[in-house]
Amino acid sequence: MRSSSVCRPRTINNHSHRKLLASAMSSSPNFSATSPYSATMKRASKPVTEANPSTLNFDGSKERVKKMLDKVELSVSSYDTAWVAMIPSLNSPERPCFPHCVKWIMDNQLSDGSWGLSHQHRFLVKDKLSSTLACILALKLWNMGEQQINKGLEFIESNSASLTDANQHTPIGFNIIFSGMVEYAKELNLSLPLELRETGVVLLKRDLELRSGFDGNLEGRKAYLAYVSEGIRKSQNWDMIMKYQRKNGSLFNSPSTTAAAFIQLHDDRCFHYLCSLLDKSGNAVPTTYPLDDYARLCMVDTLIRLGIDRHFREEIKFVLDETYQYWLQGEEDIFLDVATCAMAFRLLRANGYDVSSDVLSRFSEDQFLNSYQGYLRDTGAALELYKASQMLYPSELHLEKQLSWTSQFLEQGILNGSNYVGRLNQYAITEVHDALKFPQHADLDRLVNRRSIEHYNVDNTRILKTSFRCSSIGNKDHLKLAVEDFNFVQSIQLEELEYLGRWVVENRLDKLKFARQKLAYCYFSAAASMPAPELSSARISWAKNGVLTTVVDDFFDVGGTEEELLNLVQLIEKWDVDENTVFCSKEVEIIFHALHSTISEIGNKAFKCQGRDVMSHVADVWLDLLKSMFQEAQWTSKKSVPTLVEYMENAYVSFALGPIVLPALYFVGPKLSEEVVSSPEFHDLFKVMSTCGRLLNDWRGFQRESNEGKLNAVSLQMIHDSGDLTKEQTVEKLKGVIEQETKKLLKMVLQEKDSMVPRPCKDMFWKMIRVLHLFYRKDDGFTSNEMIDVANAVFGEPINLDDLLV
Ligand SMILES: C=C1CC[C@@H]2C(C)(C)CCC[C@@]2(C)[C@@H]1CC/C(C)=C/COP(=O)(O)OP(=O)(O)O
Repeated sequence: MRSSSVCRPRTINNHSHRKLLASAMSSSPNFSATSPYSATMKRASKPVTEANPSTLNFDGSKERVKKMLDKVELSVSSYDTAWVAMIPSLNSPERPCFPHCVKWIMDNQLSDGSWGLSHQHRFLVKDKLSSTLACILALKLWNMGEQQINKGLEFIESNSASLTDANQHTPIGFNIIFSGMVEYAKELNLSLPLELRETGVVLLKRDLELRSGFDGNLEGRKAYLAYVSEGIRKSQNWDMIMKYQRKNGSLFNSPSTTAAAFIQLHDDRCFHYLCSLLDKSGNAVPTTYPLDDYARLCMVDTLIRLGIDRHFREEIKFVLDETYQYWLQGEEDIFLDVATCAMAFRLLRANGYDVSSDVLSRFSEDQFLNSYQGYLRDTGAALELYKASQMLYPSELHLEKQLSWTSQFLEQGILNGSNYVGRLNQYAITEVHDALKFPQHADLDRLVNRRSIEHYNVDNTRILKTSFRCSSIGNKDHLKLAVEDFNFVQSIQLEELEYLGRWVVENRLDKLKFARQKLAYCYFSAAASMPAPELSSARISWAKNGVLTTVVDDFFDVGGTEEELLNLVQLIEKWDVDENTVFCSKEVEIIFHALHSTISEIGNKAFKCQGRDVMSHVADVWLDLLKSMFQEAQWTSKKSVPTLVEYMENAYVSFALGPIVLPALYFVGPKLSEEVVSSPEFHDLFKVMSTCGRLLNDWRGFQRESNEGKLNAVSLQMIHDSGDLTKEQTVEKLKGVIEQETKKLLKMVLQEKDSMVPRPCKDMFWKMIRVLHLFYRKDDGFTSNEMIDVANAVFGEPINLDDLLV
């Protein structure tokens, strides 16, 4: 595979990154444009280069990734192949049933005498010992490969210290299985070069494990002991373990358990599973099969998290369509595995498939703890449940409970050292940290992308009873594509930010001394939420309107007199102005011109994509905002106190999300008819989103606004409750409403039934909710400078692939 260089931003070096962000944050932007209006106005209003994603040179990675989605490739397992090789022929039990597996073992010993994955992790020596011993047993059983056996025994001898090394990763069931194999070796008259002390430790641990109680986890322990049956051998209750047989004939999709069961019971369906597996995989088997559903869902999830899913839309749709079919058919491979089931639920629900969360009610805390995964205290499974439970709709109480117990379980796991079944710990712990720190409703796509890229584990080794690799999980191609794409998108976004800086200056918005200069935040919220290059116009519209609403908000809050405010409202209402128009101040003139030109520009651009005139809608959205702000200013100046209901009816509009979100919807792709835009559904989406934003702002701004004598939902709620509740209780009450509204919006966005607003447009409402939760996470992040570091993840240094591969 040729390595390709990191795609650097086209125009801006690292130093300029910092300068650009700093100037966009500062109160007097230091952008390149000079004089306001006239000539330069034309340059600024020229849209930035529309990006063409196909100019990226992905160096064949894209094709390889597509293939991986189509075909899941699993590494072969010497350990499992050895157990299959140990099956005697039914007709002549002195010969192997699958001689080609024995031959495979003979041919696949590694140069150091061991069997197992090549290039293995240094903490997986126990795993190597286990695979090597299993292969030696298979050869000894059929009296073959004396030379290989001796070399294998040498490997065991020189690595036996690892058996007692606490730093070594312990494969699932290792103590039971290894001890069982040591006993089997004795029966085969094979003397193992192991010190008594070393085998003693393993045997002791095995005995403790077998004798220990089930600690309230009877079902989980039973399943675990059934899974490691090959290590229990004669003491196993073989008939009992057949209750775990799956429709495909296997036990736990595990070739080794299935082989061990077949040796004892000669069950036809076990035989059929093994034969059909060998038909597909040749002379050796993987350690778990099939893994397609899980692996493909993992890959879809990874592509989304890395921010490269837009290059694989068709393939992802195919995987999700198929998963949905399996979901409807009750497919075992989805429903019997907690992680697969939770991930399928999350990805299907997120992508508009109608899936009921009832399925997850099987994984209540009690049930989980009494399951196989619970017995192993499997962090990975709990993490998937935790992520799935964040997709909750209002009144899905079991998901709410699930969210609460899984987060506690994961936090405890971090404190006590998690057991991330199947994964090597250091990578997994970061994933749990990230998931707990960044709940999905307060996280933005681009932040997820950067974090996922920086924490991406290219080593795709996983471990069950033995280690394995899966081509679709943990892959350099994914990372390479993601880094190139991230830097490519960043270079486009930095150009857009520069362009917006010029636009601010040319519109003389920097001359309005009363106004907060928040271009970087406004653009950041757009860039981090909708990074796809083709959404440039949506980002620009969102950011410009964000800047303008901030200016107008400050004008109404502190900068303008009543006469000026009224003048501005009337001018926008009148719309057509000429050179004789009288502005009652320089400020009104600047604001009016900026609004007029921006609304006109957006209207003209939108006409091209929508094929109809939407200018008046955009102007109306602005007028609604101005009127609501005027109303608030009136309440303040007249010192009148509206009821909470009156306040909220106005305040959701005055929170200013109308001009930011609604015009941008015209640029995300689908046609939005007049009928859709004036539908109750459209209005509800806006109202729920804005109510949430308003309450978040009022909660976080309560102290400041009280000091300024401004009305606020918190103070009005306290008045409304006749002083029965303290400030803290009132805030708790409002937080409850915010949570509820957030869930409500998620449901409205995801549910396709009875919905006429196209999904890409509904997504924009959800994107804004995530921005709001992020900005108001600790305090009023929009007013404070707390968010600079967060913005840096998007606009700061590009990512260097080489740094990630060291
Ligand atoms: C309108 C705003 C500009 C865009 C901004 C982003 C960047 C999306 C981040 C979240 C906040 C926000 C939506 C921001 C909201 C600030 C704003 C003008 C609130 C209006 O309500 P008001 O009570 O007047 O607030 P304040 O007194 O100005 O704090």
